[in-house]
Amino acid sequence: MKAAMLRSIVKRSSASLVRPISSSYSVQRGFSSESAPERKVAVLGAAGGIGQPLALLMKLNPLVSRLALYDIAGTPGVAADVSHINTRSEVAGYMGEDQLGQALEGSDVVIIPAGVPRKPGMTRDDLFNINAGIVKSLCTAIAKYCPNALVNMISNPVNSTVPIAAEVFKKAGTYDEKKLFGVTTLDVVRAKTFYAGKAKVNVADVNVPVVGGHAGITILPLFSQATPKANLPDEDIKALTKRTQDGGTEVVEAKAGKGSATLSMAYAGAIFADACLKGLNGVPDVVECSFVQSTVTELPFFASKVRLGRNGVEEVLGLGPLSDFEQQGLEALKPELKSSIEKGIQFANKS
Ligand SMILES: NC(=O)C1=CN([C@@H]2O[C@H](COP(=O)(O)OP(=O)(O)OC[C@H]3O[C@@H](n4cnc5c(N)ncnc54)[C@H](O)[C@@H]3O)[C@@H](O)[C@H]2O)C=CC1
Ligand SMILES: O=C([O-])CC(=O)C(=O)O
Repeated sequence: MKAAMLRSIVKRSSASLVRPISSSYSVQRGFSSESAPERKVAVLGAAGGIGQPLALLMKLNPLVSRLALYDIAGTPGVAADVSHINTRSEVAGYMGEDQLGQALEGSDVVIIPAGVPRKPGMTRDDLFNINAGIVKSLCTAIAKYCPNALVNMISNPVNSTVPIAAEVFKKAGTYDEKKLFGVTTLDVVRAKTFYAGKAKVNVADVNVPVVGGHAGITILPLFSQATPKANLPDEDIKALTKRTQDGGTEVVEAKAGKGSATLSMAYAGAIFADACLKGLNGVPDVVECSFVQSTVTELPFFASKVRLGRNGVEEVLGLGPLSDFEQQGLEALKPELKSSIEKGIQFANKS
């Protein structure tokens, strides 16, 4: 696919949630925009199924000036490949733990898609035993080498890996709740796609908040707030909700043992990182859903709409009016989400 085409795809789809840039470093100026601030983005797990297409999409983002691609193996090839693309950022590959510090140093945004994916029959929580340790060690390095970076956590189970990251940062004395994000953008991407299909509206015009967490019933799309309004019957809303909640499993089953969503996740990760960069650069009204430290419910972490700014989270937005069906979904998800959060906190503090 031509770079220009991909660029326009990223630009168009983020436009529905994020106000188009009109400031001096507008993306309209393209890659050589010299007035855009210098921004370093690091991808940890960059040689993986998500990491590779995400590296490509971040290379196409004109807000990035340096792109650091880190993995335990395979990054020299990915970095060499991506570096030939004639866009703004300089690309460097880093491989193995002794190069992790260099990869992280000076980063404004760190995106973490490191860890194992699901196979059919597994839940995201089944990944905990392996991924919790990976996330813990990567976050320990982040606390040391780039404590001010915004962290975009993709590794599953997000409902636990975000609390793990928070505990690691607290222990290191670097925790800033405004800078830690669980990436739930793929749930929003799916909700928009499925809603547009059912409501027969233009997908580019659709907005749907998705709140809660990122696993099964903890994923709660708020179709009552979807725009454009479509007045779908209750059974359609139920089916759309279930499909959004099971979206990850749908892909895991279709891939039949070859992993989980990678391409749609890379797209979603690129949208969310772009929103973080826009916020850092002072673009107003950048709003995305994300799993963050929250007081929206009694749970310490919760996904909802978040306004992004120069320091990361500027404001965690409330849930807005919920339908009875959504209110029931909200109450039903709390015990599972609570226990996943506690599992993460306990892990980080015991080891
Ligand atoms: N938040 C979300 O919506 C989604 C999250 N995911 C999660 O993202 C994670 C990655 O998925 P895939 O890319 O498909 O897996 P993958 O197995 O294709 O790639 C993972 C990469 O992480 C690397 N890695 C392992 N340990 C590492 C370490 N200590 N430091 C740096 N890199 C390390 C591996 O070498 C590999 O290249 C999984 O946990 C998956 O469940 C997947 C889709 C959506
Ligand atoms: O389902 C999985 O394991 C990967 C994931 O989080 C998603 O696709 O939403």
